[in-house]
Amino acid sequence: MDYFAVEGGRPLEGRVFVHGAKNSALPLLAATLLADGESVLHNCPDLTDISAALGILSGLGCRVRREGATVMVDPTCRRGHTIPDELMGQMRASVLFLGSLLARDGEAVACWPGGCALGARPIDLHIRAFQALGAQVRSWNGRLSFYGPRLHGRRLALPIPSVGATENAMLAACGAQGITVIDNPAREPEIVDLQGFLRSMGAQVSGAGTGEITIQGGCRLHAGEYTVMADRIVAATYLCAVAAAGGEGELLGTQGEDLGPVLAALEAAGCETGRAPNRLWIRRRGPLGGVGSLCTGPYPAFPTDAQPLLAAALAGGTGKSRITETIFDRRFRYTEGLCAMGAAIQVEGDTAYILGRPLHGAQVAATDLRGGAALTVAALGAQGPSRIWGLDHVDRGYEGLETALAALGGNIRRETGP
Ligand SMILES: CC(=O)N[C@H]1[C@@H](OP(=O)(O)OP(=O)(O)OC[C@H]2O[C@@H](n3ccc(=O)[nH]c3=O)[C@H](O)[C@@H]2O)O[C@H](CO)[C@@H](O)[C@@H]1O
Ligand SMILES: C=C(OP(=O)(O)O)C(=O)O
Repeated sequence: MDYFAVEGGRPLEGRVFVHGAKNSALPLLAATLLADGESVLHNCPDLTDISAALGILSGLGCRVRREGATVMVDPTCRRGHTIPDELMGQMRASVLFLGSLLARDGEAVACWPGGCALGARPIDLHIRAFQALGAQVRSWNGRLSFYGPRLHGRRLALPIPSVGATENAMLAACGAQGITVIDNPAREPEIVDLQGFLRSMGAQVSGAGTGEITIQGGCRLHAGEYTVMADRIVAATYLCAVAAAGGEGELLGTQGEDLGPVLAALEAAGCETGRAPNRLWIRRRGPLGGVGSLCTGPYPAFPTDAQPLLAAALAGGTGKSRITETIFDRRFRYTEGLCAMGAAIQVEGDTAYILGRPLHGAQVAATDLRGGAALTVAALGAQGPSRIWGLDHVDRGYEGLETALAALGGNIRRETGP
């Protein structure tokens, strides 16, 4: 089993490239099923979640190739519409292949999706969207089957702006005759990326990033070519690492246009940040303070995925912070690991009260993706050696996190232990 060996407590200085976004690449890979011909995705990160997505596509008979950060998918010879349980259970975004299969073949079968254990993660809104477009749903023995050979467009209102349900509704609507309008969709930048890729395939989609998305479905889609956006949560991870350890870091491949609330919080805590085209930097020379009160929420509010990262930096600072998590009901599990490093964090319901104080190194284990990254961020700011276990979680969403943090000046290595 691998772990990160981190020797923390000294300032960072360095420069790092921010790879493509997992949460954009995954829906885009699902969308490749809609094309006639080979689609090309640039800046596609090499992550275990992406391998699982490519495994789903290969299992469905698609021709899949990778050349560096470019992935090509040709679904011409695809066959079947069942997603293997093992791949379905590996990640949350496997659910997105259902929307594409339904649009393309009018049929899809799978078990329930996996993903980070952040609390209840139902897919009722996905199912309701498919039903509204005319699909029949059957559930038996932990499996779900969808049948909708003649989907038809209509107006759908999401009670909450679910990212995955919005993406699935967009994908399924591409195969539905007529116009689908999604009211109250998620407005995350990854939704705008999905719209961009679908348009490159000839789909008529508009409104992503606003309160209403319109899809004119039923047209044949050709192969598309698109560059996946930079990963804003990976960028937030690097920024928080510098905030935790102090020093100065430069991020390339992004200018943080999607990171407003994260940058604002880091500045409130005493960091300086700056942007230039395709470049973002952060500097912390003095102590890291607190942020007062902060609340996660759907975009454009503070992203839940960056919540553990910011908390990890603040825990080793000198100020008081109160962070309320509004998206997932069990997203503070990582705080146990921070407390093992000496953090003073009290979790009461949906709120974590953080009293910043110096942290010390410890042996800790990741319980989920961002939780694992958060422990690594804290370890860089903590005095002495740490070991972070549970890297299978981290590898789902970071391409060589240890290499990137070492490029930023961190003393971190991946080692193999018993
Ligand atoms: C692969 C991917 O892109 N994952 C991201 C996506 O997850 P995901 O798409 O799962 O997140 P959602 O936006 O759907 O979930 C938001 C909230 O809606 C609830 N809900 C969702 C669907 C549903 O059918 N019923 C329901 O009640 C969830 O339990 C949660 O409380 O958006 C989350 C919120 O920004 C991020 O943390 C995840 O990193
Ligand atoms: C929660 C996350 O991923 P997933 O939805 O795939 O579990 C994440 O990217 O932080």
